[in-house]
Amino acid sequence: MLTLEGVDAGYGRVQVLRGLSFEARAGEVTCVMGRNGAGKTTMLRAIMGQVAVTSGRIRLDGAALEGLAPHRIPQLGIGHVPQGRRLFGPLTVAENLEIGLMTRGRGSRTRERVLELFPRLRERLDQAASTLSGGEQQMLAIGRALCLEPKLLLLDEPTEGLQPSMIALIRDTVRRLRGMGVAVVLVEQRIEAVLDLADRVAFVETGRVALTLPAADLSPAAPQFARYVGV
Ligand SMILES: Nc1ncnc2c1ncn2[C@@H]1O[C@H](COP(=O)(O)OP(=O)(O)OP(=O)(O)O)[C@@H](O)[C@H]1O
Repeated sequence: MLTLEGVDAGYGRVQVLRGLSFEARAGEVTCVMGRNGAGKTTMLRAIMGQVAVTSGRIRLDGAALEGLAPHRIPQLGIGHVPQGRRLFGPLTVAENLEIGLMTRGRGSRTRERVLELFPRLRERLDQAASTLSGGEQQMLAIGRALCLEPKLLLLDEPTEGLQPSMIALIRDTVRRLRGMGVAVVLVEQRIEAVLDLADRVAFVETGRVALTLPAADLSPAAPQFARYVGV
């Protein structure tokens, strides 16, 4: 599905990713963990073509992503829910979803499925995105990504700062997408969430994946959490 091999990437002269290799598989949740500044967000941004990849290969079902214009990448069926959500604040809920639908040429059936998943959005279709609560904004950011009918979904700490009911809803959504065969990449720092959701866990350290393990091999007290996450 998705593979990164020996990827170097960064911001101008600041190299962040250093020979990073990573794999995400269809129908699996791969959690990405690591200390602050390890390069987790930058890895997602490299996949999305938002940072300069200076070396290495990024492949989606064998097709090269590195070097593509950033607007081409969502069109291939890659949804990205960045930290901070990046919604179009002055636009309504309906308009934000429309942008997702147009990007990949999807129509009302897809929209309907997204609104079934998040009924709260249906009640607020005409409301400006900037006036939604934090949890509703996160639903909209995920809903917009799902309007692409993605085969790969990248989620950057999607439950940060949200209340328990919203966290449960987002986790249910992740499980449902996995069940539909979507490859989910989830940057997540909470061990309990990772053990609950992950099929595999990739630990990022100073710009590379230092270790990938099946989640079944980890327990809350596993030494890898202390070593790579510092908890
Ligand atoms: N726009 C930028 N310009 C220069 N350096 C940046 C930029 N964005 C991030 N960095 C640097 O890249 C490094 C990796 O940042 P990144 O956001 O990928 O880390 P992270 O693992 O996601 O951390 P966190 O857990 O804190 O979100 C950091 O040292 C950061 O300061």
